[in-house]
Amino acid sequence: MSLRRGASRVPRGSPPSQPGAALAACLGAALGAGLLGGGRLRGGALACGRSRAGGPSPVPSQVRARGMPAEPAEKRRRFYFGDVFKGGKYAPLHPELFQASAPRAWERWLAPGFKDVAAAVQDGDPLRALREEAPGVYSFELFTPEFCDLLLEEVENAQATAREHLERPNGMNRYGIVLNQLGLEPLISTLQQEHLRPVQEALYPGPGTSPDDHHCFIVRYKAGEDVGLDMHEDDSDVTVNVCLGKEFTAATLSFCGQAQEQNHRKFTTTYSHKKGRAVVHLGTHRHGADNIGSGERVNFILWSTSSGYRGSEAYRKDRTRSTTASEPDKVCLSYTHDRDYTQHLPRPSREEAVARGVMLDVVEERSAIMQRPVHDLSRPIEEINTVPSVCLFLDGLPPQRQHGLFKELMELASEVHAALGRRPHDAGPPPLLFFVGVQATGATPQVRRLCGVKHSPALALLDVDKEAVYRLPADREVGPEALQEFVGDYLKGSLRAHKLGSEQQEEDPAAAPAATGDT
Ligand SMILES: O=C(O)CCC(=O)C(=O)O
Ligand SMILES: [Fe+2]
Repeated sequence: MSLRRGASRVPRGSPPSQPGAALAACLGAALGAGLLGGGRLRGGALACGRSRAGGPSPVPSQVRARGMPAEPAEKRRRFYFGDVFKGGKYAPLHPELFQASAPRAWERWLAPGFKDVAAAVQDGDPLRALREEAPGVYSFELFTPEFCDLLLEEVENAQATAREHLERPNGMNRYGIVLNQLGLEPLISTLQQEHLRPVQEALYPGPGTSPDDHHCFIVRYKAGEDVGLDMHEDDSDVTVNVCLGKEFTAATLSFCGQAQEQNHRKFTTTYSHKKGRAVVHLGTHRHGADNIGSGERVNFILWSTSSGYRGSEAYRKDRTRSTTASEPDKVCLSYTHDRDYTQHLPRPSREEAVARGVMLDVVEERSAIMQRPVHDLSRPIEEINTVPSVCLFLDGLPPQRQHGLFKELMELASEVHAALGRRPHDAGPPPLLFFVGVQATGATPQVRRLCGVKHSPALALLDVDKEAVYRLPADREVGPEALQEFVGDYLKGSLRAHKLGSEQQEEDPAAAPAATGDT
């Protein structure tokens, strides 16, 4: 039985603690390196890096309040990089690509097979003309070989003559360009609205419905540059990926499951790219590019987004990555995104990682968080759901008392990790985690409820996987000896387990009540 039922899990998306709260600031400053800001919660999925490499993400359009001063339409786009062609900084090789916003312009460039797809979609029977590669992954002919060559030539011309104006497409791929930035946004918008929209609406109601923005770019793989792409999900609602050429071996695309499903790290299929053929999938579908054998592969990628879907509850749910107890398939592991990667596969060298688009800043930040002996309970790391966790509740106590107990916990945690053989650069979580709650905010009240403790200070050990909680009796004073003994007894197996969520009974009527805010 899976023990990770929704109700008993600690949400990763819990709100952060109140900024500027005096105690948090004071403890954070006193005890170094941002402990209290450290329980990083990445909202939902970690998507394949957004737009400008290393730069800030554009503000999603739905975040902009109504009534703000009107902006030019293009600036309201989610992914806006400017337009090098319109800015007079690019002389096109094939000007027809830049004048192609009329609906009929695409007719000569769409593969004959796409007519069958459009007809099947219109008949309400899309699967008649599509190939289902795996659940949720479909392929179909989209571009003629002539269009693939035309676009390839334009991209190569742009890279040769306007390189300095063009940015990398996302935080992972280093060698492509953003077609919208080059000046092809009108061409792509027509393709999206006139031709692809009915297909994605038929295949993916919800995420595929009413696409109203896009990020369209080129990716390129060859020896000495990017050779493949680490497993990831896209910051799109629907992705259309078309191979433009050139000659290459291997360089396949492997798919696993949907981020929000328990099986998201189970392999489903490997797709072999074919020039002009599109493979289409949801942004939440975990996928990665397998290393190229020889030659060069260039692909056209269209990330469509729908502000209606992004504003919905379904979007938030779909973007919450599921944790799973089942053994992952190795091909589905992501060095960028999976904390447990090195428990299953050897750590790649820096060069290997870079050549597969690994976001090393993400990996380093995660590893730094893991090095902290004690984590913030108001913003817990997601491992609180999978690793037994000592939780010390200090909310409502005077700052001096909090300081003292927190320091004791830090010392104990460091000692325990050293005794358990944890080395400074181990990437995975230690076998026992330590958390402190200094304010009744964020996830702290929920963890209190799971632990069944109401007083402060209180000490408990939560094991979500086993649906168990261990508690220091409420009449026992929390101090250095109690901390040591409690953790020691747990490690010896001599503590009595209670059911997760059960309340601590009658042990200490005199215990001080904790600060409230936990209802
Ligand atoms: O190389 C490919 O075919 C996939 C690229 C990709 O997944 C991406 O750029 O997000
Ligand atoms: Fe992708």
